[in-house]
Parts: sequence; structure tokens; C-alpha cells
Amino acid sequence: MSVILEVHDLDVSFTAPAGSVRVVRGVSFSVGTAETVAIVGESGSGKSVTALSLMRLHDPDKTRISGSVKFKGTELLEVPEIRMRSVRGNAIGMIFQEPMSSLNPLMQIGDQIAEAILLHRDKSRTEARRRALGLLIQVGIADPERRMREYPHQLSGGMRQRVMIAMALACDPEVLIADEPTTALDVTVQAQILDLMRELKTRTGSSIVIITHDLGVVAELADRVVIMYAGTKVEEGTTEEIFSRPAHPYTIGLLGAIPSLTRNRNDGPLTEIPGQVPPANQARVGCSFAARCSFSSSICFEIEPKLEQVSSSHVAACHHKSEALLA
Ligand SMILES: Nc1ncnc2c1ncn2[C@@H]1O[C@H](COP(=O)(O)OP(=O)(O)OP(=O)(O)O)[C@@H](O)[C@H]1O
Repeated sequence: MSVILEVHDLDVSFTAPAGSVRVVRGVSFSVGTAETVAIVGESGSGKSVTALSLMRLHDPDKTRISGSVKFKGTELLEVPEIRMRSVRGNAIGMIFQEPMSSLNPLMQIGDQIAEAILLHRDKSRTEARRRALGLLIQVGIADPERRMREYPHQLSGGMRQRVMIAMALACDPEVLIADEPTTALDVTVQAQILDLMRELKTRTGSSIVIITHDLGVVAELADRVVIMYAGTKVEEGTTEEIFSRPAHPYTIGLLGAIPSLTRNRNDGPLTEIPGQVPPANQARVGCSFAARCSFSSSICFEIEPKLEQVSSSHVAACHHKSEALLA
């Protein structure tokens, strides 16, 4: 499998009046052709900032990004903004958590999708509208001709999310970045959107980076998983490795905090990981998970653990990973 997107040593800081805050710290991962990689972690772990950095969507006056983001060998952090515009929504599509903030409330659905096509493709308006209609059918919107003429507020949350997916797919992107695509939806609609993404993944063969704090979504869609904690990657492995042999206590905590496919209703309430993610501006000594970790010992509060190989496809940053693996 060839690598399509390669992120190396990504570091993101925001400048604030009280000094700069480093929220993503040296994160590296790669995405292969037709592969789905999930980035997982609690709220505030830096998942969305990472995703937005890949597309260079942060305000350049308030953000410092370093490291490397290579798309098919081209360094995206260095290409001129004008070229970046032809990457966004074209070679790389994005689906955001809250479609209402990304759709234009004053524009009919059909026109919005057609615009997205006309921006990047040399097509007539009629052809673009025809493709827009085809995309609405593809994402399972009932009565698509009528929906083409409607405005975002006339659609349900699930339908708006489908429209976002249709827009993201408008130019057949090679990589799709989906940031919490189902979070704002109710459970039944979440399941439908996941079915849709799974079907698209098989049909279009595009690579997907999915950002989520929901391990159920990961189990459904991902080939590989990157676990983020407090701005760093703490573990990465195949979905099978992460679910059956987690090597980082944080991952074990996350797994304990979700309903598993085999868990049943009478197993009692879900566990939560006690404590909170340390604030990004807090000075770091040792492992940032140590204070919440049941495996921690004195070394964890003194020396930051480095990522080390657990298997050829599995890495974890934990002084106690051997014990964690046996837990
Ligand atoms: N524009 C910004 N300026 C300053 N700090 C920011 C900015 N955007 C995000 N942050 C901070 O960066 C950290 C990581 O945020 P991020 O949104 O990436 O987390 P997340 O893992 O995606 O969480 P969630 O699941 O809640 O979206 C947080 O501490 C957040 O407050």
C-alpha cells in the first residue's frame, strides 16, 4: 500500500496574550491509499487542531505550525495559499462536526454543491447541477429534486450531514478528512451516516482520516488508529491491535469507557477515566497521563516516555507498556 498523506513531527502553537500555547506536540502518522485512519482521544487532546492543520485552515497570524504534511510527496505546509485552495475540497475533502456552520444558510442546497464543483472543475452549470443531483442520490437523500431547491434550515441534522458529505465528495477527493462526522446526530442517524461512510469507503476507494472520541465509530470504520492525549500521539496500531492488545493505559481507559460489541446491557454503567486532560499551557514534566494512570510510578512523573515499538505496526509511549499489555 502506498502512502498518500504523511504527517511528520507536526507541532501547532497558538499565540495568546499570555504567551503561546502548544496544543499539538510532535505528532507523526501516515495514511495509505484506500486506508482509513482514526484519530482518537478525549475532548481537548488536539484532534481537530491536527485536522485543521493538515488543510492549513488556522489563522496564520495566530498560529505557528511546524513539521511536515506531505500529500503525494508535496509539502503542504510550504505551498502558496493559492495552490492550497486547489487542494482543499478537491484532492482533499473535509466533513465537519457541525454542518450548519459550513453550509451557506442563504443558498439552495443544489447551488451549494454545484458551486463546489464549479470551483474546481471545468463544467457547465447544468452539468454541475446534474452531478449535484447524482451526489444527493448517492448519499441517500430522498426526493433529491425537491431538496436541491431547499435551504439548509429546511433539512434535518442528518440530512444536512449527508449534504456535507455530498459536497466533500463533489470532486472525488483522494483523501477525506472527517472531524466527528456523527457527533451532533441522534443514534439512529449516526448509524445511517456510518453505513454511508462505510459504503463510500468501499465504493470510491478514497483514503479517510476520521477524527472521533467514539471508539464504536473506530471499530466500524478504521483500519488503523492513532490515540492522542494532551497534544501528543501516545499509541498507534491496527484497529485489531488497539482493541485486543492496547499497550497504553490511556487506551485501556478509553476502551473501558465504551460499550463493546460484546458488552451487554446488564454489565453495569460505563467506566470513565478519572481526572482531566492537563491544560495545554501547563508545564510538562514526565508523562502527561501519569496523574490519571493506575500504572504510574515515580519514573512517570520524571521522564517523558518515548514512542517505542510494540510490534511492527504498533507503537506506544508508556514506561509500563509491558504491564499494560498484560492487563
Ligand atoms: N484557535 C485556537 N486558539 C487557541 N487555542 C485553541 C484554538 N483551537 C483549539 N485550541 C485549544 O487546543 C486544544 C486542542 O483542541 P482540539 O479542538 O484540537 O481538541 P479535540 O481533541 O479536537 O477536542 P474536541 O473533541 O472537543 O473537538 C484545546 O486545549 C483547545 O482549547
